[in-house]
Amino acid sequence: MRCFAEGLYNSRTVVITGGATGIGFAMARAFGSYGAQVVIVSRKEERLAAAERRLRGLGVEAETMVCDVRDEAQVKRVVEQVVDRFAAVDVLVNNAAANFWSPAESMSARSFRTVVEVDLYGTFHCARAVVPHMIDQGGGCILNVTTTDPHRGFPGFAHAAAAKSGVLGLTTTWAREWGHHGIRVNSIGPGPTPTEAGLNGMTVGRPDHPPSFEIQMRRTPLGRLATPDDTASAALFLCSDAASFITGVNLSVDGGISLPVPSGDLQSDPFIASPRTPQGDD
Ligand SMILES: CCCCCCCCC/C=C/C(=O)SCCNC(=O)CCNC(=O)[C@H](O)C(C)(C)COP(=O)(O)OP(=O)(O)OC[C@H]1O[C@@H](n2cnc3c(N)ncnc32)[C@H](O)[C@@H]1OP(=O)(O)O
Ligand SMILES: NC(=O)C1=CN([C@@H]2O[C@H](COP(=O)(O)OP(=O)(O)OC[C@H]3O[C@@H](n4cnc5c(N)ncnc54)[C@H](OP(=O)(O)O)[C@@H]3O)[C@@H](O)[C@H]2O)C=CC1
Repeated sequence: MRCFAEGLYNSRTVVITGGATGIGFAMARAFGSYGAQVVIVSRKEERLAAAERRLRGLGVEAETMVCDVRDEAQVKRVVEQVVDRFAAVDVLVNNAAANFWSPAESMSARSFRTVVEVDLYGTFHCARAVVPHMIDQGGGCILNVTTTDPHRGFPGFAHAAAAKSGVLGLTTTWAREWGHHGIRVNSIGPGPTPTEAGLNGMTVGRPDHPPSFEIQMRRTPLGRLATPDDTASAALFLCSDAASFITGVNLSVDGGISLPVPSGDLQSDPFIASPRTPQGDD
């Protein structure tokens, strides 16, 4: 589906963390297909190389850089390289994340820290490194990837819920702090999306009522799951000039799954009931 003007992102440099797989890859392909110079960064060189090949095969101008977003010094180096090479960073998409199911009462501090460091600190490091350049160039756009309605509570995902809620706090605060520099900061909240990582996050290790994407689909008013392209299309809009007066929002791309549910349905919702007891004890 080509909903936007051809060349919408011509001459724009778009940096996407975690852009070699899943939703990040769909965003890289989408921005690139509308003319952006795309730079994808993540830890695993082999994933980056495969993604670069695929993107170039589609005619996208893609570059890759190895970087662990938890490491502030690495992030700074990568941003300097991007600015040296392309003169500007017009759009930063903070998409890299870690997640796995883990009941709160047995979650180790290290597990909690791992997810918070990737999702929350990673977002902080990348924005912190990019923003001085955006200020110098007179503006830019930051898009943080959160999740649909992170304040709602996600049993089994306390680390990700804390991290993504923190990212929402960064989004609104940065929107206020950097607006007068012409920098817009928004976030986007995908609904359950059957990427490989999404499937693992939903299912691996859960002994009780395996929460399937099918359940999520049934609970979604629009009757299907999110696709990576759904989120990519919303990202194209939010980072474009069509959204030039939009800052500080979290746009859910979830087919309505985060809408309040009637109280009678609460016990059968695996994201509301406890993951250990299907009937829920809360
Ligand atoms: C609001 C949002 C709601 C979300 C609710 C919906 C969820 C489903 C939708 C999915 C949303 C997504 O975010 S999908 C995006 C997810 N993508 C990814 O996770 C891909 C990247 N993943 C990774 O890099 C790895 O899996 C990850 C572990 C996270 C990072 O690896 P590291 O090498 O840095 O860390 P490790 O040293 O291996 O592990 C650190 C600690 O974490 C524990 N740990 C690691 N994997 C574990 C696992 N599968 N199950 C239990 N525990 C695990 C280890 O035991 C360690 O604790 P100790 O034993 O105490 O030392
Ligand atoms: N799928 C879903 O159902 C949902 C997803 N989301 C969010 O959407 C985004 C994309 O998720 P999805 O595409 O499903 O998952 P993926 O696992 O495919 O994407 C995560 C990416 O992050 C990269 N990454 C992980 N850790 C680091 C790190 N320390 N430094 C740099 N890069 C890192 C990974 O690459 P590498 O291993 O090479 O580092 C990977 O490419 C995430 O922010 C996720 O939280 C939100 C709600 C639902």
